[in-house]
Amino acid sequence: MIEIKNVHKKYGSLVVLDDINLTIKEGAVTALIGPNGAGKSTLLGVISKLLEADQGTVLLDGEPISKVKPHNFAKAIAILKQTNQINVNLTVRELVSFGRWPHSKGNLTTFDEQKINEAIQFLRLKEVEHKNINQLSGGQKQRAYIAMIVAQDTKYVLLDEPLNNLDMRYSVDMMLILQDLVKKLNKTVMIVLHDINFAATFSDHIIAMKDGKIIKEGTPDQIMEKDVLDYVFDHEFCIAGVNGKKYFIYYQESVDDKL
Ligand SMILES: Nc1ncnc2c1ncn2[C@@H]1O[C@H](COP(=O)(O)OP(=O)(O)OP(=O)(O)O)[C@@H](O)[C@H]1O
Repeated sequence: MIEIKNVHKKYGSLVVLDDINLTIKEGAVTALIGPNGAGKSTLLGVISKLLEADQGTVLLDGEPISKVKPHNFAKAIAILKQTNQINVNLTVRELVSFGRWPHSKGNLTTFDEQKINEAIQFLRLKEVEHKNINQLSGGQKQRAYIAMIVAQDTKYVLLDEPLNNLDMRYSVDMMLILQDLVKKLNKTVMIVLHDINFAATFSDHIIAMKDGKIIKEGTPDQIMEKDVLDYVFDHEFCIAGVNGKKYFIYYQESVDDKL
């Protein structure tokens, strides 16, 4: 279990995380939503030990993460940030093999190879496994990086904006794969999403952040409320229901409406 207790973080005088208290829902896809600068990436950074909180603790199965040994931590929590995705001259299979590093330390066993194969299959990359990742489409490349994380075989998978640069079809595909990670491989997924309708459609739980605070968390139905979204995004939302689910629709008042 991951518990976040009284976490604060500042950059200079800017408060970026303001008394965050949270228990990550196990066996679920949790979406973190909120405007630019709300603190979403910083929160993922603190949970994954890429960043240190100024105050407060993150507990992994009851133990402060600062005390968890790096090799144990890397077997429990994996994070994929946009900035991880530098252009490297590797085949898909070589990239995915890196995910086994915390387990294999570079000496891949038969079991590691099996996990690499499973990750490649799971992300549907078999036909491109020997291709250089720079020759892949954006969507395939994104899947290759996620396959690396899947090969790491951690219980917790944290993803910072994995739908960036993906078209609608690849985005839906990616979200279905993340749902499968939960359903078929028993993972817990936490994902920063900018598209609220994707969060509403594909996540089990949504956390809405603004100005370093958690404004509200709950089911998509509880978060897709006009008053919640209007406040979080400082924008007038229009919420519509389709097949029993709530979605938001972009709309802009015309000048005539205002007169
Ligand atoms: N290394 C840093 N130094 C100073 N300020 C930073 C640093 N990293 C982030 N910030 C600031 O902290 C705030 C929160 O940033 P963060 O990236 O966590 O927000 P976010 O919700 O993920 O935003 P976005 O949706 O734009 O990715 C922003 O105001 C950002 O400018």
